[in-house]
Amino acid sequence: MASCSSLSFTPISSNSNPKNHSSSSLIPSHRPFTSSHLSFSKSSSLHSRQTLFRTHCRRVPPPNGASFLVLGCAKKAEPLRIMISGAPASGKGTQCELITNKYGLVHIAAGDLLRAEIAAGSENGKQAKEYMDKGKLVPDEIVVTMVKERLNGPDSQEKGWLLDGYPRSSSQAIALKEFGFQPDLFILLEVPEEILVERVVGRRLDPVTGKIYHLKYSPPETEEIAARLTQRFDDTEEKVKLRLHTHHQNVEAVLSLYKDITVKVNGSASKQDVFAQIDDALTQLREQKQGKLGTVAA
Ligand SMILES: Nc1ncnc2c1ncn2[C@@H]1O[C@H](COP(=O)(O)OP(=O)(O)O)[C@@H](O)[C@H]1O
Repeated sequence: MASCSSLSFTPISSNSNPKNHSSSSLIPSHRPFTSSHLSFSKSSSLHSRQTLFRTHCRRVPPPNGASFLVLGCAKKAEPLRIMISGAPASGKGTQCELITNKYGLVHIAAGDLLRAEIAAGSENGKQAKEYMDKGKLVPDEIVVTMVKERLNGPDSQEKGWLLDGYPRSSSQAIALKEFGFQPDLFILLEVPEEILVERVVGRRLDPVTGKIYHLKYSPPETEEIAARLTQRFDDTEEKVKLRLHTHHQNVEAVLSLYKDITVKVNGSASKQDVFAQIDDALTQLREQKQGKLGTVAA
C-alpha cells in the first residue's frame, strides 16, 4: 500500500464490525460521515450504504483552531465481495474459476467445504452427508460457522471473496449480515432445467487434476483420464431433481434480500460468453470502487 509518511493512519473497513470503524469518531459531529458520501453515483443500488475504500486519516489542526479530518492520503480500494448463485450445474464452478483467475478473489464454495468435512470423516461431515444425499440443505448450525470462518480468514479479508452456494436461505443471509459481511454484488446464473439435468448426469471429476469434464460436451482427452474419472455422489438424475426442487424453494427468498445488487446472467451460453457478462459487471464494479479514490476533506 502506498503511504504518506507524515500521517498516522487508521483503517476504515466495510466489515461492519464496529471495532473497525474507529476512525469515523474523528469526524466532526456537525457533519456526520456515512458511506453514502463515497458511494457509487451510477448504481447506488449496488452500494447503497457501504464504505467503498480502505482509507486513512488523521486529525489536522487548521489555523482557526477547529479540527477537521483529512481523508485520502494513502488509500486502497476495498477488495471485491461477490456472491454467486444458481441451480445445480448452472456453471458456478466453471465461472468461479474464471473469476478468481482474473480478479484474485478467494473462492469459498459451501458445497466444497461440506465435501471436505465428509472426506475428513468429521461428525459435521457425517451429519451433512445425510442431508446432501437427500438433496436437502444442510442445517445452518453446520454451514454458517464453516462459511463464517473462511470469510474471516486473512486471505479473504485481504484479497476479497467469491462466495459460491451460500446463502441458500434467508436465515443464512441474515446470519451473514449479522456477522458483518456485506456483498457488493449477487450474481445469479440462470439456466433452463432440462439443460441442468443433462449437465449433472454427465458431469465427472478427475480426482488427480481436479478438472471437471462432461462425458458428452467436454470429454476427457485420453483413455487414461477417462478411466480414473469419478462422479459426485449426488450427481444422479434422481438426486439432482431433489436438489433442483430445493433450489427453487429457496432462491426467491434469497433473491429478495439482494435484489438491489443482483445481476442476472444467462448461464446457457458458452462459458466464455457467460464469463463475458460477469466480467462486464465486475469490471464496472471495480472501476467504480477505484474511481472514487479522490481526496475527501471534512
Ligand atoms: N449454503 C448451503 N446450505 C446448506 N446446504 C448446502 C449449502 N451449500 C451446499 N449445501 C449442500 O451441499 C450440496 C452440494 O452443493 P454444491 O456443491 O454447491 O452443488 P449444487 O449447487 O450443484 O447443489 C447441496 O445439495 C446441499 O445439500
